[in-house]
Amino acid sequence: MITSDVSFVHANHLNGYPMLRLLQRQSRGCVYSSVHSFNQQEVREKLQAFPGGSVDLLKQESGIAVLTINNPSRMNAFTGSMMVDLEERVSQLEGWADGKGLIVQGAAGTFCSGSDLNAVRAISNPQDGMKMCIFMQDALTRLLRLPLISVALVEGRALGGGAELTTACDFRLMASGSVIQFVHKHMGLVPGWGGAARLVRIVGSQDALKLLGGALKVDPEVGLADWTGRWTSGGPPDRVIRAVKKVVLSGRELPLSEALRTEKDVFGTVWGAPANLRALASKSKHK
Ligand SMILES: CCCC(=O)SCCNC(=O)CCNC(=O)[C@H](O)C(C)(C)COP(=O)(O)OP(=O)(O)OC[C@H]1O[C@@H](n2cnc3c(N)ncnc32)[C@H](O)[C@@H]1OP(=O)(O)O
Repeated sequence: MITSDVSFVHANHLNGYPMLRLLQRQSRGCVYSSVHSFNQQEVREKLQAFPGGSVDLLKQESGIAVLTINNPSRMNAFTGSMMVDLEERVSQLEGWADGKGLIVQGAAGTFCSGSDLNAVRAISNPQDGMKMCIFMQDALTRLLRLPLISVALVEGRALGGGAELTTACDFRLMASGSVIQFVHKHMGLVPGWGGAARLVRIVGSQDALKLLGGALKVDPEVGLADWTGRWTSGGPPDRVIRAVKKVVLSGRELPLSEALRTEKDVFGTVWGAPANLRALASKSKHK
């Protein structure tokens, strides 16, 4: 049986893990592996049987990485090998100590048209579908938990799994004329890559019902798309950005008392640290 990864957090807490360490641990490695009988390697091999396209990662010196969904001849649909690529790129980002931001985009002027329907057809039995679903839930949960501030840059269409991918980022920026649409209903499906759970947390259950039940095109008024402000240029050092992400993540995923403890622990890592001391020194009026 598949249960929420939240139960994983609580089970470990009962065993006495400090929360900060737990969140750090949780943001690396497979979300399902220790609790569920999910063999990631076996699924990876199955998915590799559906090749085509790539997911490319460019880590820049600025600390901002760009992740590109690249399969233009199929409107950037996810083939099986691209799902494996995605998981590998997320692992690389988990190990990137100097990062502070991530832009997720599609190649050639469109975002992503979801699962490759050729692969979907070939694995349309429930067992294989569930395995693919767990694999993608794991990869996208870990993407959302990266200690980087992430933005889905949506140009053109983000459909089905492509719409789900946008919810695995902290923010969504939509170019004019672009579309985010959970078209699953038209395919006789519901989201399976964690997109429903994340959507409810972003827009609330009523708007999530409208977007999923009506397969509506996202109206910017609904609050799924955002304007991200100035976080990419200048601003505080990587370490502070990563700390910001950590307190927001704990606020979102942990019960209040545990989130407060995590916030205190993270606060302890930035208080009196070089960036804090530099900022204090620059406030000459308050010496
Ligand atoms: C849990 C995940 C669930 C899912 O993601 S289910 C998949 C949900 N996605 C969809 O249903 C989108 C299916 N595609 C479409 O509706 C249309 O192709 C789309 C994206 C609106 C674009 O329409 P048009 O601009 O008219 O272009 P087109 O249809 O000729 O497409 C250009 C080429 O791209 C291909 N393509 C687009 N989306 C694809 C997909 N998801 N899987 C496989 N191939 C796909 C399409 O077949 C066409 O290829 P070709 O030129 O005929 O060889």
